Amino acid sequence: MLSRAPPRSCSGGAGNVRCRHDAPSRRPWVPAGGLARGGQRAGVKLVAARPATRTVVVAAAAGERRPVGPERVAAVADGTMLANGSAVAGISKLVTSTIGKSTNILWHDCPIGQNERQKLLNQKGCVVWITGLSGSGKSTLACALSRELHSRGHLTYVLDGDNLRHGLNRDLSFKAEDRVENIRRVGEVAKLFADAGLICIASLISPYRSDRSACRNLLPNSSFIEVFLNAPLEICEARDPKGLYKLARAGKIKGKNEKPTDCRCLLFTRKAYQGKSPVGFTGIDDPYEPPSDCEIVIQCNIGHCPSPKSMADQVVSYLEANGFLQD
Ligand SMILES: Nc1ncnc2c1ncn2[C@@H]1O[C@H](COP(=O)(O)OS(=O)(=O)O)[C@@H](OP(=O)(O)O)[C@H]1O
Ligand SMILES: Nc1ncnc2c1ncn2[C@@H]1O[C@H](COP(=O)(O)OP(=O)(O)O)[C@@H](O)[C@H]1O
Repeated sequence: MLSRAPPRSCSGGAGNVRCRHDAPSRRPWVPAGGLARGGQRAGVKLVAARPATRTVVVAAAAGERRPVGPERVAAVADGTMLANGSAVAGISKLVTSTIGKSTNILWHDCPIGQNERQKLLNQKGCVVWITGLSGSGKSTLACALSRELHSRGHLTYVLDGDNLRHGLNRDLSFKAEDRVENIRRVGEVAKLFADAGLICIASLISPYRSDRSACRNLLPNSSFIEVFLNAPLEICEARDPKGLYKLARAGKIKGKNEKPTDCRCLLFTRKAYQGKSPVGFTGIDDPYEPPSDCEIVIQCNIGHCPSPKSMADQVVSYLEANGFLQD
């Protein structure tokens, strides 16, 4: 199967997407057979390479919020680009890419893809990304939503920040750069689950807008559904189910990078304490940037907070209305 340029080789937001590759560009990049697959790819165009820098603009999708995905573009070694994964006659050598620290890597494709899996599951793969302060009810909503969808015959999987820090992200602390990496990894995992056809429910504080936006940009338009659990700090702090707000107010989280005061609560690895960046507690002495344009806001006020079931119903209604609960 022909190698295709994977999305991680690309950078840039809506519009042009730049990809690097190792092969010299001797010929102009040309679209072959158009980019449309079943007419769905209209608006995507290939544009010329810049051989001098070997930086190649792969594709531009008008009006899209994310980089153009690998399914749309295939590259061959002499600098000819073609679409739909089909090769130009006589050109057989494949381009390898450098992605991050990986050199000489190719994208391998399988005949059973997201469409086939979605048909099997009778749903559309997507990511429901729940963001909010600690104690706002993210995990509660994630579980209620998962239960509700499961009872309707839909396959879901919950990625919970706390839980992932027990395994995949156990090497990360709560200093800013580790939170960024935490969200990046979960975004990538969520993308895989959505590609698998599942309704992936990610529940993390995810305090920085730019990180959530980067996760959104990993997914096709509209299949990243950001849910802001807008519970004010007063409510979260009053709940304080893990006693972390109390610790934070007592100054026992910030500046305790070197020596943990309470390892049972803080889930920090010993290594993380050797980091230089300060660790604060979100909402107290670490920032939380609320979404400005998310799909769903669940409002929780003092004296009135919707029940977990009604929060879940709000999300289910959105999924239903937007066609995610059928293929
Ligand atoms: N310093 C600090 N700041 C915020 N949260 C902290 C901290 N230390 C530990 N915890 C606990 O870790 C849970 C948040 O993990 P996340 O992976 O969702 O955080 S983040 O998105 O990387 O900011 C969070 O869980 P939830 O309460 O479920 O949100 C906390 O219980
Ligand atoms: N809608 C709700 N109404 C009342 N209490 C809630 C609601 N959602 C969550 N809670 C309670 O708030 C606390 C924090 O909820 P949790 O789901 O653990 O939040 P988070 O995952 O955001 O830290 C828990 O004790 C939970 O029972």
